[in-house]
Amino acid sequence: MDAALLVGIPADFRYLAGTPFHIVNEKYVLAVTGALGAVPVLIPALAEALPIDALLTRIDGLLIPGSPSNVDPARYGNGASPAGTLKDARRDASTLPLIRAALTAGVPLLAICRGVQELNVALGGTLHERVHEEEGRHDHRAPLDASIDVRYAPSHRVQLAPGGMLATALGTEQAAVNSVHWQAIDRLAPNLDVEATAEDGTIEAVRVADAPNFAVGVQWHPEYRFADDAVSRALFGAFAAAMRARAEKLRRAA
Ligand SMILES: N[C@@H](CCC(=O)NCCCC(=O)O)C(=O)O
Repeated sequence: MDAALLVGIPADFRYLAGTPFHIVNEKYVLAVTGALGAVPVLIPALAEALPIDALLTRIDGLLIPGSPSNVDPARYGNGASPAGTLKDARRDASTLPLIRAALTAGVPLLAICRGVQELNVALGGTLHERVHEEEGRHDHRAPLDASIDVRYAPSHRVQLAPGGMLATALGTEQAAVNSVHWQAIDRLAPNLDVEATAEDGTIEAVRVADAPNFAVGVQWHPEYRFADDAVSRALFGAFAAAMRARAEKLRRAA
């Protein structure tokens, strides 16, 4: 009987009514339990105090979730965000070193939306802060005044890189995906390979080329209604298989 996999989910740091909280959107928790069959372990945004090495020896994988907040542009050399932009310095200071350490340790990693943006920045890339204002780019935001089912409904197609890891794992070279983001990858980090693009050229999925294990980021939200979507199920299936294989290898070596 396989021991249950433990999957770390880094939290946002947020003040609610003036009180500090570490929070995770429930759909990521439900995807870890329902799509991965794993135990979610919420990782507080402790920044420099986060015991990264101790954590990585105890989890089988890392799911970096989305968030309405944005990576601080100072993290990739851009100027200050416009006033009122929601940022989360505690999350940035937690996830960026955590991502780099997880990749070095070979802990399987799936990064979603803000997570793929953090993956790119952690490895030396940059972001478009308002991709819908870039020449030739579409609007990748979701209608704010709509129901969650409308906001997370498939809204555009992506072309998966022919022969790429995702196209192979997902068994297709095209997919219809949802889109809930203002920002997107601008300059791709040196050792990231593009695994999917939108019709307007926006990078929609990447893989860490030299990672010793599964290390994928997607700009869309496979966690939303994953049970209804074959591509989401296949993506989570590939992530879970990588975690199980690594856990078994570590068990045999113990
Ligand atoms: N704020 C960034 C990242 C977008 C993102 O993660 N959206 C998801 C919102 C909430 C959720 O579903 O977790 C951007 O706008 O690009």
